[in-house]
Amino acid sequence: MVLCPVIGKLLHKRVVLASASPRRQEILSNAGLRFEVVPSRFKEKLDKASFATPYEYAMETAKQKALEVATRMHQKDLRTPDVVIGADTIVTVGGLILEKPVDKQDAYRMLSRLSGKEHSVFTGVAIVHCSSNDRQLHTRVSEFYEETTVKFSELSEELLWEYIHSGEPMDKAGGYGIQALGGMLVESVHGDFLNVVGFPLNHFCKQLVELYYPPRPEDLRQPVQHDSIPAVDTFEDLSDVEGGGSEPAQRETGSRDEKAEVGAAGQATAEAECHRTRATLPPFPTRLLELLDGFKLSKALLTACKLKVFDWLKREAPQKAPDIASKVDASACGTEKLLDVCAAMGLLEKTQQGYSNTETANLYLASDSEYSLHGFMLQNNDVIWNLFTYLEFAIREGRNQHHRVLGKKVEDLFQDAYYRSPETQLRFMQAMHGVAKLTARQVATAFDLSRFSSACDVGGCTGALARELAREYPRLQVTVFDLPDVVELAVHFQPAGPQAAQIHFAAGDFFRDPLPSAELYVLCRILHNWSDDKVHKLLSKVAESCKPGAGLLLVETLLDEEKREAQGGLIQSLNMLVQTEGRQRSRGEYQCLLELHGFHQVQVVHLEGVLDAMLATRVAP
Ligand SMILES: Cc1cn([C@@H]2O[C@H](COP(=O)(O)OP(=O)(O)OP(=O)(O)O)[C@@H](O)[C@H]2O)c(=O)[nH]c1=O
Repeated sequence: MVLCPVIGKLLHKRVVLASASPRRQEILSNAGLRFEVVPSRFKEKLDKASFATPYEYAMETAKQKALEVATRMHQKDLRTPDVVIGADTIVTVGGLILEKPVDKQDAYRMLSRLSGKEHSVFTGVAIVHCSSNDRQLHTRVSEFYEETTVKFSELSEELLWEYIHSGEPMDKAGGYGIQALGGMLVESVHGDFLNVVGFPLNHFCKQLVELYYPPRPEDLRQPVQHDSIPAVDTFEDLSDVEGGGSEPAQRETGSRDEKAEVGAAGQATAEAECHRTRATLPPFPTRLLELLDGFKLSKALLTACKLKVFDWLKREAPQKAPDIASKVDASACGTEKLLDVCAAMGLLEKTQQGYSNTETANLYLASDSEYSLHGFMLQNNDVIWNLFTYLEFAIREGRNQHHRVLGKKVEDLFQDAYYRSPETQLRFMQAMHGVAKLTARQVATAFDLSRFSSACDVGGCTGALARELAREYPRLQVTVFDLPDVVELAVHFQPAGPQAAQIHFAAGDFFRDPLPSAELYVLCRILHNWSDDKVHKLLSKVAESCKPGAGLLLVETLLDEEKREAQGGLIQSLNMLVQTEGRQRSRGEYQCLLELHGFHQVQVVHLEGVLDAMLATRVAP
């Protein structure tokens, strides 16, 4: 539902939010705006000293974020958006500008500065209208800012560190999130709350009114007192029955004072116009159609990986479609279409000279890159994709679908499905290796594990996490415990290095064989594969192997208790259904499981991306 009619002005336009902030996305989609999200690559490094005021800095940063996205999209043929929205939130205290903390110490410095004091939160917003003429991009920028003052209570050291360890401060200006745990630190707020969260929605609507309903001379003469966005209206088609055009006013925005006057008059015009417009059109289902197309985009990405397009382009670029087609042994017309979609998805750059990899493709999609996800892509293409084609059966039957894909009974998930041949096993291990490498550093550093001198990574596969643990804790000896076939192949994944002496592999089945002894057990993305019975079996084995004081590091994607919000976890839950015997669980469910098996003092840290890490201590039985 669209309460603010001026939002309707944007419904039929291609609107892009140039922001990775999930809060901004939520605020704007809750307001009924339909938009694509293209995070800006503009580095927030403007010289703060060169701005007379903090809000000028925030507005300029917002503008640069939006312009970077507009330019990038325009360069990618036919992708010029109509409107790009950029925003930047900063916190100011005692003349200092605070942005997102770079690490926990930085968060500590910021929050201790804010403790017991009042500070300002400024969000600068830029609305960039784009058009293209003779392949030239033309932009018109309208910008504004909003200020809110926030007062913090006195924060004790203990509360401060507990808050920092929750992980919440790290992606937030000033190191806090008023909308979540950080709300507990706040004594009072003066001004727009959503401005603190990251987007001043009210001011944004007023700005749109100024842009889309330029005042007529007679309106300017009427005294208009109230200071609100236009009256409530639902799904009104704001097509311009009586002139005015659907394009925004063709004037640059003036000073703040000028804008305020014109804005009030503009609102009156808007209300008048709302009463004049009568035709109704439901909002265009952009998001729905994007969801529908999602599987086609995934398949295009997976096919390009399978054909090793990104490997060829990493070796030599730019290259034209027919050259790549001959290298990947495919038709020129098909290859060109695939490459164009990859460019539209932001995986390739397309210029007159041909196609080249983007940084993302070089980093993650080429098979020889250090953090390559190529193996994971192949596992998705060759295995998971097929399983998902039977999603309907999985839902009806409540079980995985390997038997349908393989045409035979699958008793043992790993031996009969993933490890049924050396090729399928290697592909699975490569996939797990890529994913584990990507997240291993975060897992290894989520908690201070320095009190342990030995660890056992149960189901640790290629040893990617073991390696990071060894790097982080030089006196830690890590045993990777996995099936004999896995241990045999794992040696191929071991780079030489000083950590090699700290890592050992032990072969066995964690459901049947004794676990190697250790002070810390690690179960990283293991439990979600298994039914409740098997989870109990494994946890009781781990508990039996532990002395009091031993630790258990559990890493999973946690669902929220209501199973409503954690989209990554919910998709993973579906994934577990079609692929495994297990499911995702919530923090509460894991806490109960851990306590049932004698593990207490459970600490939880949310890691970047979708994973959560839990550390619990074994108490005396
Ligand atoms: C004070 C406060 C800030 N934030 C978030 O802090 C980020 C600011 O950083 P930014 O540079 O403006 O944005 P970003 O997250 O880097 O995204 P981008 O727009 O891509 O630069 C935004 O996320 C905001 O929500 C909250 O979620 N709650 C709060 O109480």
